[in-house]
Amino acid sequence: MTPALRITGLHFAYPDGREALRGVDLTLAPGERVALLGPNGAGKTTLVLHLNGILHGGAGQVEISGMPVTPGDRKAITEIRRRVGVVFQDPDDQLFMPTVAEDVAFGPANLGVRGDELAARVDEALAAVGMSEHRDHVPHHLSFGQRRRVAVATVLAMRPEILVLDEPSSNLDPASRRELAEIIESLPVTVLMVTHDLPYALELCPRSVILDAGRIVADGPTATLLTDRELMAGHRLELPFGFDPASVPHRH
Ligand SMILES: Nc1ncnc2c1ncn2[C@@H]1O[C@H](COP(=O)(O)OP(=O)(O)OP(=O)(O)O)[C@@H](O)[C@H]1O
Repeated sequence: MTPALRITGLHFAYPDGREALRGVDLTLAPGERVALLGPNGAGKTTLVLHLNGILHGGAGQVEISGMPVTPGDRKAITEIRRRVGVVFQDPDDQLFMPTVAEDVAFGPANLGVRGDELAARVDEALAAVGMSEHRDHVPHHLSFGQRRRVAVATVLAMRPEILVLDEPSSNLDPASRRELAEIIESLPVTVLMVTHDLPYALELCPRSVILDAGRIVADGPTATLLTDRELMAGHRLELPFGFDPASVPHRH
């Protein structure tokens, strides 16, 4: 089966010479949910920005469902950006229209989707995140948790093949955090979740990858990695005080 994501030999240095990625290989099967873990400065954001061609120019290759990310080719990049939906940490970076429904329609409308098809996509995406009754509301009047859900819907309306979630649980209260977990769990897409919230990774992602200093240093079952004390300490990863990995309900 063609992998949803295949990264081979990815290297990248910023213009100031800082090497942020130093040979990353990563393959995700369709439908997998994988957490991308690692300390501050590990290269997680740099990696994510390569998935839809925002960053490029180093060595190596990224393929989304068999299609290479070729930054010079505008048509290819448009298709790649449809296939890879990135939900950034701050929902306010993604919401800028007068109503929730218009924000959700924006992406597919930009791709030329119109009429009933567009309306169906908006309905479907809002239903998927439990925000249908807020469709005519002003995004900036919603709570933070609701805005994050709408940000997820704006990406789902593009019918992506991979959903990339950057710190999805940050700034959410416990109920909103749990509700978002239920939503993520219900989505029939490949998910790559960047997070410092290790219990969330354990709850949602059967597999985790640890990135440190631009290299993947571990890749395996989340429960196995999080209970390997030496591995965790060696890469500045810490479970919350008193947290027992065995106590987490696994949504997989
Ligand atoms: N625009 C930039 N110019 C130069 N160096 C950068 C730039 N952005 C990031 N870096 C450097 O690249 C390395 C990787 O940063 P990156 O933001 O990808 O890490 P991260 O794992 O996402 O960290 P965090 O958990 O703090 O979000 C770091 O050393 C960082 O200082």
